[in-house]
Amino acid sequence: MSGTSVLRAEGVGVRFGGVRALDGVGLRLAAGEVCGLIGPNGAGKTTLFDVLSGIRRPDAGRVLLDGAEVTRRSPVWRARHGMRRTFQRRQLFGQLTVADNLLVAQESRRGGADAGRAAELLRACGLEALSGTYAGTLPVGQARMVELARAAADRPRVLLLDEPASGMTADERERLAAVVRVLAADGCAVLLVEHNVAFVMELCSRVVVLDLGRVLAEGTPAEVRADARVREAYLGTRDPARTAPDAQGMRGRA
Ligand SMILES: Nc1ncnc2c1ncn2[C@@H]1O[C@H](COP(=O)(O)OP(=O)(O)OP(=O)(O)O)[C@@H](O)[C@H]1O
Repeated sequence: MSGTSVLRAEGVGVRFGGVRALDGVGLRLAAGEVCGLIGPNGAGKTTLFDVLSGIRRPDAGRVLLDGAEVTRRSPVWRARHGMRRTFQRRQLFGQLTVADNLLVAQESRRGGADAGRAAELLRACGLEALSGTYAGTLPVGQARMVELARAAADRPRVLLLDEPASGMTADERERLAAVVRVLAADGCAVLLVEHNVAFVMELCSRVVVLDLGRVLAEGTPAEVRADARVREAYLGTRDPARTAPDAQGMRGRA
């Protein structure tokens, strides 16, 4: 890939005592691309997200944003420079309305509130009718959609999404994919951890597979699907294109 990566990790290593959660991991993310990050439970996906977003400082390697090293920069600094992240565990302001969740996010970041952008995102995410609803009362799929809208509220340049489709219905997943495509078409670089492999293969133009803290494979969905090591380590003998397993079905190798 060329040197135009908006986000790059090089030789990233993280240890937890005797466990090598990440070992020499490299990753490049270009503006406007949607890249999937998959792998069995414990592969290191969340740890890599923590390193990329600045929550965890790696023991080895570095992270670059727009070609400049940011390894020691805080999550807040990275957020100010256009990086957003959602978490596996939902993190909404439950006592604020859906619309206020977006406006607060905009105000706390660059540029201040932008009601037009917020309304546009709520519409795209199918949340228009819920804009006055308290976020804490929403079912999981809609709450995840609000998190996406909030993360995208001030036009981030890099979006790290941690299991965004978990708990969503098929219709919600379809809408989620459509919104992610629009954000990418606007130039946002999207990295997506997701256990629903069929969803990843459909949405992403490139997929990185982690296993035991290392990059096991990387390529187009077709290349990754055909990779014998990936099938053995993660996909088992089932063909994800045909079986379209649900999120639960993709967890782990057991
Ligand atoms: N805070 C921690 N302390 C000790 N070990 C940890 C810690 N966080 C992660 N690990 C270990 O590091 C490895 C990678 O974990 P990580 O959560 O990054 O994997 P993952 O791919 O995100 O898994 P999952 O799909 O279950 O979310 C695992 O062996 C895990 O047990």
